[in-house]
Amino acid sequence: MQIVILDDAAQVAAYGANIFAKQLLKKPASVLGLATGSTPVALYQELIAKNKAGEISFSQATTFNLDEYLGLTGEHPQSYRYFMNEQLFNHVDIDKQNTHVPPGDAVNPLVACTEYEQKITAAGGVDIQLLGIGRNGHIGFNEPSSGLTSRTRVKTLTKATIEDNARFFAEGEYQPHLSITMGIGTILEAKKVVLLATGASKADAVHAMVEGPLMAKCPASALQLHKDAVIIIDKAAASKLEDLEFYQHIEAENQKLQAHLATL
Ligand SMILES: N[C@@H]1[C@@H](O)[C@H](O)[C@@H](COP(=O)(O)O)O[C@@H]1O
Repeated sequence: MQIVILDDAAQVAAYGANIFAKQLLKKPASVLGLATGSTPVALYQELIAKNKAGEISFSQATTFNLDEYLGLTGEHPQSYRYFMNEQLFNHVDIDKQNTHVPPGDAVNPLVACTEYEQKITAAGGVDIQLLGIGRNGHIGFNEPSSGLTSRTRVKTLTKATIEDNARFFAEGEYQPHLSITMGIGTILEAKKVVLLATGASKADAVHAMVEGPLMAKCPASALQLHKDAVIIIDKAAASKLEDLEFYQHIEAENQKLQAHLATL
């Protein structure tokens, strides 16, 4: 794991956006794995600005989102399809036909899960996967107890996740308790993963992910198995890490190495 600790959420978004921008420059037809939640919004704003400035293009890109609420159509304002349209797709030069979000309104969700996996494979696999993290360590909607090699499937949300996401729903509005989510095994197959976490409410989950044992109780700990996982966090989210100074030291050395390699 590469652990990048920055001052605040704005720096986290900018650092993450630069990784995605570099990927698009290197491979314009990249397959991007995308995420929802409040954390990636600032990163999407950075990408929109870069696209409007002509620095990057999404015209050849394909995207796959991690998850969707089961029971919501893409027109529902709380659906993740709607979120992605509003937060990114409507503002960049992407062909919406090339954007994929699991279908929350699938007649047969089990078939839809298999088809989603097939589409990812047919696209050549995800080049770079963006992730947030839930307070309970979930990634996508892979809640604690998720199989560490799981594939795209229907998952029941925990009470904690339902409560955390209740802020997006109006009082009395139907809030789904089920989701379709890429599995942990699906996520681990992305060639690179970039996880963002900001704020003190994520500090316990970040600690468990980075320094805890590999365990289904903290699904994000599975990223310890990934050969190219970048964890970008602000100081508040890093506040419970035991080896904080060591990670900062490694990153400083890493920056020096990158600067040297750039001169070769
Ligand atoms: N399914 C999403 C996750 O992909 C996201 O990482 C998490 C954290 O969201 P936030 O960034 O708003 O804390 O929320 C939801 O549960």
